[in-house]
Amino acid sequence: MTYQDKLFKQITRVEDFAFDERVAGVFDDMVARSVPFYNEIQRIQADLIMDFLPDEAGVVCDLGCSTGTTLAHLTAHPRCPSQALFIGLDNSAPMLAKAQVKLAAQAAKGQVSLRLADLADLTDLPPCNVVILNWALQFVRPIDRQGLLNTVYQALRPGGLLLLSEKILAQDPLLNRVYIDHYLHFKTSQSGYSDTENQRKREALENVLIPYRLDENMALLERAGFAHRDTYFQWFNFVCMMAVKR
Ligand SMILES: Nc1ncnc2c1ncn2[C@@H]1O[C@H](C[S@+](CC[C@H]([NH3+])C(=O)[O-])CC(=O)[O-])[C@@H](O)[C@H]1O
Ligand SMILES: O=C(O)C(=O)Cc1ccccc1
Repeated sequence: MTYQDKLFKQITRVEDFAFDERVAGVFDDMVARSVPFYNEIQRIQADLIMDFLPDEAGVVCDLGCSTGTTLAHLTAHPRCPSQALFIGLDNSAPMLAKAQVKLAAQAAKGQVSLRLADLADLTDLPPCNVVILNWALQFVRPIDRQGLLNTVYQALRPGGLLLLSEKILAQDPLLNRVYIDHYLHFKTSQSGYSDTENQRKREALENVLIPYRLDENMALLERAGFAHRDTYFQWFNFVCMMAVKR
């Protein structure tokens, strides 16, 4: 098997992980090999999102859109309304450059727009029907997370959907170790990463990816105002949550 993501094979000095040119160049391979059931979750979400889009101009905002994979799934969905608009936000120019290539046709016809923005001080989300935060809130400084979710809540129309997918800490310290061990086993046995690569990436992510517990994420959603909140997918320390605005 030839893998694109060899970043942590090659480096010798571990630095803080960043979504830079090097990462953007291998990201689609990296994320599919590093997030368990990544592709399955994309499919589940696309079906779910279509239930929350009106036939006329619905709006979907993907926060931390990376290289546009989720937006590509949505615009290709057989039930995607022709008038729906898709907005991708990310603070990494290299990642958005990849998204621009991937979504060039959709952008050309005005279906997709991509915007460089920092989720940590996002104040101007347009009114929308769906907001997606897939594996992105965990990279936002904890002090800024409630403000972001409050902004999301205010932007959502009544009946609007938020999909929040996060790596989490287990409530129980012993089970947290079990989750981490199974995740590392997943990365070596299923994804072809070596123990050295996993250790180096873990060090690089240490101050960058800050996971909350599930109850802490749910409390953020409750404080933001979401009356309807639940999980719809979990694999050890990877959880998908949904919340609907009344
Ligand atoms: N403060 C910030 N402001 C804006 N963007 C940010 C910030 N911090 C991180 N990002 C962006 O959030 C994304 C996180 S990746 C999301 C995967 C995608 N959702 C997917 O479903 O394929 C998840 C992962 O790599 O595990 C990257 O594109 C960062 O540039
Ligand atoms: O948590 C980890 O160890 C990961 O590898 C998650 C991840 C996936 C893709 C980019 C950055 C972190």
